[in-house]
Amino acid sequence: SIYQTFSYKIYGPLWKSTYGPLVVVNVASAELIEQVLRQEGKYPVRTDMPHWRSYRELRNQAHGPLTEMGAKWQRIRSILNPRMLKPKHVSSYANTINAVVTDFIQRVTWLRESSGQGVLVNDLTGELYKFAFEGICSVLFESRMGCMEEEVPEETQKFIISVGEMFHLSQIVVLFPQSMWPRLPFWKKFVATWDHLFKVAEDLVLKKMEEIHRNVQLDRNVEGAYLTHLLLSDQMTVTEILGSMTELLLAGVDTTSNTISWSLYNLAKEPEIQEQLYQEVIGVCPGHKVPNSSDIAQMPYLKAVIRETLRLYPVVPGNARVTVDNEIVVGDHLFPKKTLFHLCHYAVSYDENTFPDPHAFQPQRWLRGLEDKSKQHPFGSVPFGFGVRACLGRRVAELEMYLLLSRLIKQYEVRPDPAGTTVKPITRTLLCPATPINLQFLDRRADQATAGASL
Ligand code: HEM
Repeated sequence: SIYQTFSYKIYGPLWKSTYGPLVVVNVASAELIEQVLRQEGKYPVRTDMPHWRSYRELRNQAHGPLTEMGAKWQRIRSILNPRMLKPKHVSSYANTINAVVTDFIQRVTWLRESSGQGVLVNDLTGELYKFAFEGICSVLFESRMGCMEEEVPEETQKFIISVGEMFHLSQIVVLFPQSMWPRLPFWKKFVATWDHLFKVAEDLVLKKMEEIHRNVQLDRNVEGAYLTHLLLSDQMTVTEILGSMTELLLAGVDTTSNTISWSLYNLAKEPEIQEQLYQEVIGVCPGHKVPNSSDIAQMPYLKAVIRETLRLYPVVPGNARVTVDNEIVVGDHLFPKKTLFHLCHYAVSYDENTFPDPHAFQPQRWLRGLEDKSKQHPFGSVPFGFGVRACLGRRVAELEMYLLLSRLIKQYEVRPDPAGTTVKPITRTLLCPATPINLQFLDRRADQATAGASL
């Protein structure tokens, strides 16, 4: 990401570079990014992901929405989209997610007591990772994984480690030509991490199938989780469902958890913004009321906080598009088919012409009715991507982030690490905190109780 900004300053908004065997055209202005994206065809492709696809071919597994291409990709999306993106379906997940949020808040209480001298939560990103995994599993499988327990189950812990290793090895594998992969010392490890990811998803799918089978035999109602719907609707084979579930799990954990970490990190540094958010939340949900989707709809500031977090820390800092079989014009240049474009979203998000005072955390940029907003280029910050290939989990991710953040801020005042550590972002495929984020969580109710007692 720093490389994006640096190169942009030297070469201007369009330059070529190489990454291993790949030639990449970097695009680093909102106007040019818009130009590339507006010319995308019916079946847009990010990259052909040969390393991820190779694994699936090796093991006879199905491709999911991340790795599939062409008409087959569109078919998968048309089956997966409705229950992931339609507001009516998404809002029905609020109760399920709220149950996980309740457990996370309890876990924060336990972490403060057990290892944080009563206030500190160490490695918040690691904790939020468990929350995001539990959250997405509860939506997809209507199963609880035990990540909010004091001891996280071994299989789950191994899944978490495998995702990290797979992303790490992916970056290395693609530096070599495909013909060399089977002979690379870390190829075996790469395959093993994927085996584990597929196995975790497979166990969950098989468990659900047995449950449905039992319920059908007992003549019980079997409506329910996302997976139940897919299994019952008969539009995909079990292997296809498994391919998609694995990719949804993979896409749905690091992204959400990193974004929540950054939003809390910034709120801790900006007490006034935090106070404004707190006032909005207690205004809409006073007392013990737990927010649902329609309450969230009345919290524009909460949404703006997440939106601004995604501008400053776009978890997907650079996205890609390959022109499949068409030439395209970008700026003054005509590019042949099969050109690989790298869209430098991170660099563009800090463009001061689009976002004045770009390094400042200013949620108000995203509030409606502000004059400033009309100046913002719609492609200045596109954290969930664009068009028919855009993020499949966007609405679910947003719901998870809104529910967790609003309820955490309602209960706790968040303050920076007393050790005063500054945390920088680093790109590990995704944009992650380079060092652990530790924050203080001050219980607002305890404060009120003490204030009451001292009167
Ligand atoms: C803060 C959270 C998230 C962010 C910022 C994010 C961002 C993105 C971005 C930028 C893309 C590429 C879009 C494009 O190429 O135009 C993407 C794709 C995708 N995301 Fe997300 N994502 C998030 C959460 C999730 C969650 C929770 C899930 C799963 C439930 C998910 C599933 C996917 C899938 C399956 C794709 C591939 C779609 C396709 O190629 O058709 N994402 N996401």
